[in-house]
Amino acid sequence: MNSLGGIRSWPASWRSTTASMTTTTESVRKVAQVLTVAGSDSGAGAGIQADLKVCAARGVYCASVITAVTAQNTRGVQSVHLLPPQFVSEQLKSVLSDFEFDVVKTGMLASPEIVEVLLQNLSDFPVRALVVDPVMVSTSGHVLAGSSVLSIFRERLLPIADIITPNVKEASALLGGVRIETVAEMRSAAKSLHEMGPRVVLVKGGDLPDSSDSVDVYFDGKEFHELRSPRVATRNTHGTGCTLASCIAAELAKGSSMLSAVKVAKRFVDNALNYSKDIAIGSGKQGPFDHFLGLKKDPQSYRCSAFNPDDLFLYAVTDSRMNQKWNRSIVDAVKAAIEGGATIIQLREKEAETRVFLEEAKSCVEICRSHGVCLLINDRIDIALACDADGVHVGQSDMPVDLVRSLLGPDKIIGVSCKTPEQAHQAWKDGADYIGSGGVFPTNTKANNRTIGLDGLGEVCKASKLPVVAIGGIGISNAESVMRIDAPNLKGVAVVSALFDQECVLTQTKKLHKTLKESKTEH
Ligand SMILES: Cc1ncc(COP(=O)(O)OP(=O)(O)O)c(N)n1
Ligand SMILES: Cc1ncsc1CCOP(=O)(O)O
Ligand SMILES: [Mg+2]
Repeated sequence: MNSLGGIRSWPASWRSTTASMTTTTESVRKVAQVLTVAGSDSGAGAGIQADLKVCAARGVYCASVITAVTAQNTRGVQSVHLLPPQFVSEQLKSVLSDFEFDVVKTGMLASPEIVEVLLQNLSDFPVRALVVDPVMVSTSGHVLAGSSVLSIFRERLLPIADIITPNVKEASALLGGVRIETVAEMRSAAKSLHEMGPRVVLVKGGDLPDSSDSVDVYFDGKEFHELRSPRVATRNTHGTGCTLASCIAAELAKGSSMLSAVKVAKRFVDNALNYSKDIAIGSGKQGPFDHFLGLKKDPQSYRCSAFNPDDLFLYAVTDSRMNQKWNRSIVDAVKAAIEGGATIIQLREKEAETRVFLEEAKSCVEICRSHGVCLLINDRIDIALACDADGVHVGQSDMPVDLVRSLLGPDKIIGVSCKTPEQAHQAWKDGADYIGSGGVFPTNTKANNRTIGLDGLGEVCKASKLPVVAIGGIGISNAESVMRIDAPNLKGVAVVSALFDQECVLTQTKKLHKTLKESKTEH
């Protein structure tokens, strides 16, 4: 902050420590921390609730001091209850004396007394940066902080802010009611507000009439930047202001420069608006949006249960060369395998072009989902993410399982190839769901692949807590010998040529399914 030692004086070493959240010698992880001082929105689209969600979505810890409680929904604000300044002060003291905040972000500060206690606490407990969102009127038009706060904002809060983020209405109010209806007027307002002392001014043009773009004007005292993005046509805009300011705070807390924090925050809001433009929450005019866009998918696409190891029973692995040879598409191959009784599918398309593979994978996801059969992608984490597959299968020279897990999240299936007990131990530690072990028998499908035999398969099974599927040279003639090995965690066989290097995939899958069923009842 200007007078309290703001981000301009961050030492370089502090920036990099925070930015990467590195591990210190005592193995203590420094986590970027934001404090939001704002009002509660019972509808959770804006205010404290939005701030907490944004920071969580951006990987930053956020503590909250509540200044007011609003009864609010998508129809508007029904009632506001200000908390006593003394109690706001107690909350501030409580967290400021304990945490090491990188950034304080303010939202609804509805009375001069509340601003006063904030200023007092910031002077008792200096923080590195202050983001001021001068909330005055809710998006539904309700006054959240009236003219009584204007003079303390202008004279004491703005001068210590590192950035202020008024919309055009708030900028106009702070400047005594000047007209702001064009980008040129926004620039001039930004300049006048900058003279009040904040290091940077961002005038948000979301409410500007007659503009197909959403234009925000950034001014740091020297340079102007017009930050433009296409306006998103949606009713779900409630909380955009709080979200933008909190996202700026979160990015600053991680060590970003101011301009890059603002650009990231604007992109975050645009993504969230786009992502949730047609969600329906509440019956009013202005709905909230989904802050966790990166984590969320179509709820229909969530697997409804955890990975079921019995799905490994008849594991069909596609092969582009075989499909070409028999003149069939991957989609037709997958359909036939499912119809024949395959219990899980893996797309192993080593030669496919990315764009073609992605389209085929999307079609296969649809087919598999409609049959309740999981679909995994071989090697290609990017394709799995892009088509929202149920998971991936990786080998020892592919991307490491722990990294795959961090990219795919907790609910995707990850299988890993293991030939040795050591690899099997590691697979468990790294968070794999199952092991593919082989080649059990010699195979022409995978070049230079060491055969481990039934003994090698048995050793991997014994060494692991994970379910195992056998692979390599397995077909109708030898599937029973595989299933006969004494290993309760051996759950099935994975096959390529026995199903797909065949004239009729459906017939061969049915036959193999029957053989496996019989071997199961016999043992
Ligand atoms: C079920 C199953 N098990 C093992 C493999 C082999 O994976 P990997 O070792 O990565 O070799 P490629 O398949 O990528 O050639 C598998 N695909 N599926
Ligand atoms: C991918 C793979 N990994 C180990 S063996 C193998 C190939 C299995 O193919 P097939 O079932 O045709 O022997
Ligand atoms: Mg691989």
